Amino acid sequence: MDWSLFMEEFIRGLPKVELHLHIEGALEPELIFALAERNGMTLDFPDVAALKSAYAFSDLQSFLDLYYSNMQVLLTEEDFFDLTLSYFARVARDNVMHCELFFDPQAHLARGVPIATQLAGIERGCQEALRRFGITSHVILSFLRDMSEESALETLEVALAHRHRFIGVGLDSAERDHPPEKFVRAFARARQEGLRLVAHAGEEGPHHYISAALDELGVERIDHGVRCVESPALMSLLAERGTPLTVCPLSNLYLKVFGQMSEHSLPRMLEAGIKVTLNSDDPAYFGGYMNDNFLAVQEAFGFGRGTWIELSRNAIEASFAEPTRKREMHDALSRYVG
Ligand SMILES: Nc1ncnc2[nH]cnc12
Ligand SMILES: [Zn+2]
Repeated sequence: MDWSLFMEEFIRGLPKVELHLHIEGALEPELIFALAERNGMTLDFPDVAALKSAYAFSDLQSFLDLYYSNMQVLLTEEDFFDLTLSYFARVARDNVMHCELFFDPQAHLARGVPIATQLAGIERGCQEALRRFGITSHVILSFLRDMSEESALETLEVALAHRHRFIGVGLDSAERDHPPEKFVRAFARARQEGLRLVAHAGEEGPHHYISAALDELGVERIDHGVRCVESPALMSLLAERGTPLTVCPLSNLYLKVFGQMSEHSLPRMLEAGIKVTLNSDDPAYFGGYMNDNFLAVQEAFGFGRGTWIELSRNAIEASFAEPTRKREMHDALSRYVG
């Protein structure tokens, strides 16, 4: 068989772990219309095709505007359940074994949807995914960095009534001019509660936001982090500490962080020995799910089996999965690669 076809089959079948997925970013246009109809809402777009034609982004903010607008159809526990299960049903086909998904509680609280409703629907979707597909998961509560730290702290206090339903906190939304330092108290409070800590940094924002997320917030993983290549000292530090980066290649392309996939910093980060993982971010908006991301990378860089095995191991190790689940995933990977 042709080498590139062989590699494509190999990559499609790899057991996968997704560590950077906004569940609201898995809201497909068809589901937006179905939920709007169920909830008696009228959308700004006449049909799916018209909505899809608006999916052309110039930067992070232009995407976020549509993303927050579309998620207004999420009102009931059932809506969050349907969204969550639709994501898992889709990635079961990509051989995803484990996922750690973000949700943006402040965006839903703003239109009166209680955190209890959001979490109940997401949790039920996760449980059903385990039952139907054997996919394990954890939920990460993400603070919106373009809102105040007071709002993040209030949201966390409300969410702590459901402490057992999420494993950690993250930081997302518009990065420019919203440095990690703004959230020192919110992350300290989360740490006090034994929550795991991650943050988006160095996506659109400067590389020193990555250092600040590590030093000021004490995060364990950096989401994106692709601009670390602008600082050789930071790259060495990330490699030395073994800090995982959850990189989202198609997202970076769609939000114009890189002009073309061939310009992506992924090979430079791997070369530097950084623990990179590959993920989809907002798959309904950025041209696809896990396998689409993996194959777009392969088309640009033509990696060999060794690099794919390294990326897969990194994701298992960087996950917050229980040790026994990590062992199962390592075993599945070992059986697959032979
Ligand atoms: N790529 C991204 N960056 C920051 N915030 C987000 N929220 C959803 N997707 C995001
Ligand atoms: Zn993200």
